[in-house]
Order: sequence, then structure tokens, then C-alpha cells
Amino acid sequence: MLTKDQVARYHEDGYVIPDFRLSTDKLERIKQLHGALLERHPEFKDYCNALLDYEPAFREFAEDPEILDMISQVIGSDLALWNMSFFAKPAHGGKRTPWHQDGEYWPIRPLATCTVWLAVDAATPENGCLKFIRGSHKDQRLKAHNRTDATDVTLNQELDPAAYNEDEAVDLVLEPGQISLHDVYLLHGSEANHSDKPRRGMTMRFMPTTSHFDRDLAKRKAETQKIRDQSKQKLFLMRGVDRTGRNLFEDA
Ligand SMILES: O=C(O)CCC(=O)C(=O)O
Ligand SMILES: [Fe+2]
Repeated sequence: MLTKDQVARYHEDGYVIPDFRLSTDKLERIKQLHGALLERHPEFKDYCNALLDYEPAFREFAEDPEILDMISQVIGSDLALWNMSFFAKPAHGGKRTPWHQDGEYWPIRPLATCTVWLAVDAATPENGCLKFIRGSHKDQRLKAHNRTDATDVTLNQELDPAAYNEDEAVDLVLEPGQISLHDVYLLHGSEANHSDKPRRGMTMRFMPTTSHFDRDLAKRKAETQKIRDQSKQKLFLMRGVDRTGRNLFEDA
């Protein structure tokens, strides 16, 4: 569980690093599953944004009761897992992630999600750890993004340079097995990996079921923003009930 102070930190800063460590066994299992996935799909060497479509076994890590307890402390006790991704950032050139707000990409209304970012390897400034701008989620608004057609990036929507000041960024330094939780409006990004160590990170994205995963909006966003069509996204109810009555879940 998060302490009262950690819950307050999450709301104040837009992220928190809980006292949590995934076991070495589970980390090894994640590395194995990911290694096998890359053998089948080498195109995901930098980034896979639909992990469960290609390897459903990853879901067990999002069913961890300790993690679900923490998520319910920050977004409430009715919650769904709607995405898992893998930012693999290999040694010697793993791609940068442009500065962005997650919400720019996602067809969830009202916009809400808590992301668990799990460090599979140690994440440091040298291998391109995530960088957050503390408190930048607070007005709960999306700022201007521009599309980038660069090929050395994981994502294609980039915050307008006038919307943030990189000097305010803090490094999210994590040991293997540690996690951070971050808000859907938080400004964040990461540099390329020029080191000789990989920086693998796995995400689990949870939304409160007071929000609607809008599949029509997903289609429109795919067209207008040239992002992946998320209209067929699999949603898993993890705790509680659907509060909107409009979300479509997979059978558990
Ligand atoms: O791992 C990265 O470099 C980016 C991760 C990210 O943007 C996210 O988890 O929302
Ligand atoms: Fe992100």
C-alpha cells in the first residue's frame, strides 16, 4: 500500500515512487517473455505498444494485488487495465521518447489513467531514464502537441517547445524491479540510450471505470493524429464494476 504521504505526493507531483520491488524471479520471467517476443517480432526492438495482443501472459504482472491496491488508492476502487507497453530502449542507440502528455494519445473520457512504469533494468540518466516535470499535471489540461515524423523516436506527438521548460525536469532513477506511478496529464519524456546497458521499461495502464474508453473517438484519433487505431483495444475489468455502463470488457 501507499502511505498517506505517498498518495498526497502522487496528487501534488503527478507521480510517486512506491516502496515496492518486483521479485527477481518475476523480473527474469518478464525478460524471458520479452526476449521471446522479440524473436517472433523483431520490429518491437524499441517499442511495443500493444503487448497483450502479442503475448497475453504479460497480464499476470498487472494482476498483482499489491499493485492493484496502490492503483485503487490513487484512482479509486473501480478500475480497468486497458494497455500494457514495453519501452525496450536497447543499448547503443535505443530511441528517445519525445516530451508528451499521455492523454494526447488516448480516447478515454473523462481523460484519466494511472500508469505503472516498471524498471526491468536499472534506469539512469546514462541509459535514458524517464524525466518528469513535477506538478505539470495539475491543471488537468492537454497542452499543444505537434506531430513529428522523425524516425528516431518511439512516439509521434511531441509537446510544443513553448509548453514546457526542460530545465525543470527531474530524472526518474530506478533500480530493477522498482516502479513509478504517473498521471495521464504529467509532462514527461526520455533521451536516447547511448550507453552500453539496455533500459527496458514495462508499463501497465489503468483507468477508473468512471471514464469511458471511447472506441469511436479512437478511430477518429487514429485518422487525424496518425496514431495506432485503438478502437479494438482489449479492456480488462480488474476491480469493482463499470461505472459508465458503456465500457466493453474482455471476459476475464
Ligand atoms: O519509457 C519511456 O521512455 C517512455 C514511457 C512513457 O512515455 C510512458 O510510460 O508513458
Ligand atoms: Fe508517456
